[in-house]
Amino acid sequence: MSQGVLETEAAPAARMDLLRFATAGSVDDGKSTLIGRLLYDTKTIFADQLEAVEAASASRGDEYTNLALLTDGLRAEREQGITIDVAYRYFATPKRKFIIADTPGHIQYTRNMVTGASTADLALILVDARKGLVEQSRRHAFLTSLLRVPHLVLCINKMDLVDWDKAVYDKIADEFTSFAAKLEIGDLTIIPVSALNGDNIASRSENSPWYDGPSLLHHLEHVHIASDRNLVDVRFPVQYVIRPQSTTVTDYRGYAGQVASGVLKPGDEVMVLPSGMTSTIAAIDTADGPVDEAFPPMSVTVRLNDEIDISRGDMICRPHNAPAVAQDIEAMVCWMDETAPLRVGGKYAIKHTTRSARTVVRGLQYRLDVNTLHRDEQADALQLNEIGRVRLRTTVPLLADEYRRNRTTGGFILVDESTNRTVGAGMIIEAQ
Ligand SMILES: Nc1nc2c(ncn2[C@@H]2O[C@H](COP(=O)(O)OP(=O)(O)OP(=O)(O)O)[C@@H](O)[C@H]2O)c(=O)[nH]1
Repeated sequence: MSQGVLETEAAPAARMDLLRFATAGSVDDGKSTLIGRLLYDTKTIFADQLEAVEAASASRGDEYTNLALLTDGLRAEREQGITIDVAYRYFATPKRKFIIADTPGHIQYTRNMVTGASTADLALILVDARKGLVEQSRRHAFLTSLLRVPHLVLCINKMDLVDWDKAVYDKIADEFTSFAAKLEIGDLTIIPVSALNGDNIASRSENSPWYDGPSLLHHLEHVHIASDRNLVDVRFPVQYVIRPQSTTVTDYRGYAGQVASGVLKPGDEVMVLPSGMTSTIAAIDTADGPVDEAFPPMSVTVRLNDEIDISRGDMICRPHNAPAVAQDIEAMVCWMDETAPLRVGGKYAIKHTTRSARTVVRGLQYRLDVNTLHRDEQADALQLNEIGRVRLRTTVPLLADEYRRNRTTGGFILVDESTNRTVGAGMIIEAQ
């Protein structure tokens, strides 16, 4: 990494104040209660909502204010009239803003977790201390690693029901740590909590003197995410071309989009794909005026010093650091369609950054059992929620990176052209 890159890293870090996290747990592990507790302890819920929850808890004969009712109530509100796979909730503390991707429903579909976690900085997996790790905990951990979520937190919940027994915590923590070691999980934190009573949620609890780690909220506030962003590889997928208008006096021509990775500055030499033409950046404009640099996830308009033919779906990068221009794609695909499975020979629309193309499934190398990690090489289809390694051929080249290096330019979705439904989510392993 060059000195220049190190210098530019400081700027994004200073402005980074948003953490996206996804929650996962099996039924009744206490996910709703935990989210309700976070909202309550950070004073995100309004007095009238709290009164309604208190009244509802009392009428159910609950001994405590049932914070799960709050989460479920918000969920119901959002679900009205539409099928929603993932509900997003917001809260903030003086340190950071948070977006929680909460996957509702009693069955934790892989599809939902893939949707919720694909853009997450952190995944929070819950287990019930009495039950320990279950099949779903392993599946959630695997998906976290597949989706390259940089940080993972395991909350061992309901510690009050096992008398805050350190031995129970240690056993689950050891088991999970050795399972996680087989996966590529960058950063793992394990926290004993009682979501119901608020222990180790917003502050450290006296009930766990043997635990010397952070409370959940403290960890969420301080976990270091600035360096998770790829600031090395410049990738700017062009979303709109702003052309000179005959009705205006200026001949402004710019390329609008969101920076996927890397840092762009006026004066930088750039290359445009797929044409391979080069130019230099004349200026970078934003809604608030010109800026000296642009980095993810900024939305900007880039102007170049040369007139080059650029269209939506093209990519601005650096001459010596370019993505593959590829029509043959190897990828892990999670199938999300309940009506028909993925099969070899199937044709779909593919959406990759700002580029759309059509694709055919050339091969299915194996289907992966997400619980055992076993590879079934005899499989000839992927059903709903199944994951497999797939070979695709696209009609036009994609400007693609490996997902492990770049979650934006390495990810794609498959769309059924007749219904326009998203039927699959993919993570590129190799593009050529
Ligand atoms: N004793 C104790 N009970 C808890 C704790 N956390 C949750 N519970 C209880 O466990 C039950 C399930 O909690 P929920 O929050 O509804 O579980 P969930 O995982 O969100 O379930 P769904 O989202 O509906 O699938 C409720 O009765 C909670 O009150 C805890 O830390 N201690």
